Amino acid sequence: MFIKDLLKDKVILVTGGRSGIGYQIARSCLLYGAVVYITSRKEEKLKAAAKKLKELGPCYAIAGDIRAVEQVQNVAEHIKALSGRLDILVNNAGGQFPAPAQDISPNGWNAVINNNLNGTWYMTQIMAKEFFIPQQSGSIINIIANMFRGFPGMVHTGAARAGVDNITKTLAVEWSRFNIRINAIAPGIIQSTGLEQYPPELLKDVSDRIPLKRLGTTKEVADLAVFLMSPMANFITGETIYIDGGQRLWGDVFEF
Ligand SMILES: CCCCCCCCCCC/C=C/C(=O)SCCNC(=O)CCNC(=O)[C@H](O)C(C)(C)COP(=O)(O)OP(=O)(O)OC[C@H]1O[C@@H](n2cnc3c(N)ncnc32)[C@H](O)[C@@H]1OP(=O)(O)O
Ligand SMILES: NC(=O)C1=CN([C@@H]2O[C@H](COP(=O)(O)OP(=O)(O)OC[C@H]3O[C@@H](n4cnc5c(N)ncnc54)[C@H](OP(=O)(O)O)[C@@H]3O)[C@@H](O)[C@H]2O)C=CC1
Repeated sequence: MFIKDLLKDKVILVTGGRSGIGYQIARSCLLYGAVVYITSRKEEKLKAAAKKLKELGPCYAIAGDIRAVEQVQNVAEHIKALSGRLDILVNNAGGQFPAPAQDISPNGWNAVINNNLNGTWYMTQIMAKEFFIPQQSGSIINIIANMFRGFPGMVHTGAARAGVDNITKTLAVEWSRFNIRINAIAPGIIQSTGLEQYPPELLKDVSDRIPLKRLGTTKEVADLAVFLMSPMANFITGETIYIDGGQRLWGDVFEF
């Protein structure tokens, strides 16, 4: 799709890189010549993913929870010791659960906000301070979600992802002085491991209600991420690109 050495020797961190969209992004980065770090909480699964990815190029696993500042700092220290720099951060780790808004407990709300807003923020600020600001260069890609018309059924993640959307715009301006670009990708419904967490009845016939009549693929999201991190997107910053087959614009995907 792109030229072979598009990301040659770029050092890239993909959070949640052991599965689904994150794994595919890590895979694509390796295929285009990058050195890739993946991080997530479940160490055994993370190591197994890195072992498979290593067949394509240099890939390292560092376990950590994006919600724990000291664990994020530890990820930064490992990358510094091994590579001495970081060029690109992909904030992909995240997750939530479907629930009517009135039923979400304070703990449930906080768990989702911590995972998707606070965790993304800790990662972003720490990697910027450790690498991008001193290097005077960097690119950040935030994987959020389609919350164009709110996120009925998952108000907590809608709020968290809207927060990251706004962080993306704000930092594109504040950190332009450090030559840092920051963009977001808002996937609609993507056929990935993440979807296995949702009850099948919720997803039944969902394709019929998406204008392009299908779910997206992890490869399609990864191609967009590669484009945004590459020199082809050097003049793009503060942007959120929806990749949703038109879902944000038409119809009701889920019923209440
Ligand atoms: C009717 C319309 C519905 C619309 C829904 C559309 C569905 C399809 C849309 C697809 C688009 C998005 C897809 C994806 O994002 S795929 C990626 C999915 N992957 C995940 O979501 C990962 C799994 N999720 C999580 O890890 C968790 O959700 C969470 C982030 C919350 C985990 O955090 P933590 O480990 O800290 O959680 P705890 O177990 O300690 O629980 C903390 C409190 O949260 C409550 N909780 C957790 N899970 C659920 C649940 N499934 N239902 C209700 N409540 C939940 C839990 O009870 C705790 O609160 P309490 O102490 O008060 O009990
Ligand atoms: N698939 C879809 O339709 C859509 C997905 N998204 C978002 O895209 C991203 C990837 O989703 P997808 O690949 O489908 O789902 P997955 O559930 O396969 O991937 C989520 C990844 O994030 C990691 N992760 C979750 N929480 C944490 C944490 N606190 N610290 C570190 N790592 C964490 C998980 O690994 P581990 O368990 O080892 O920590 C896992 O590798 C998520 O943010 C998701 O919400 C958005 C819209 C639609």
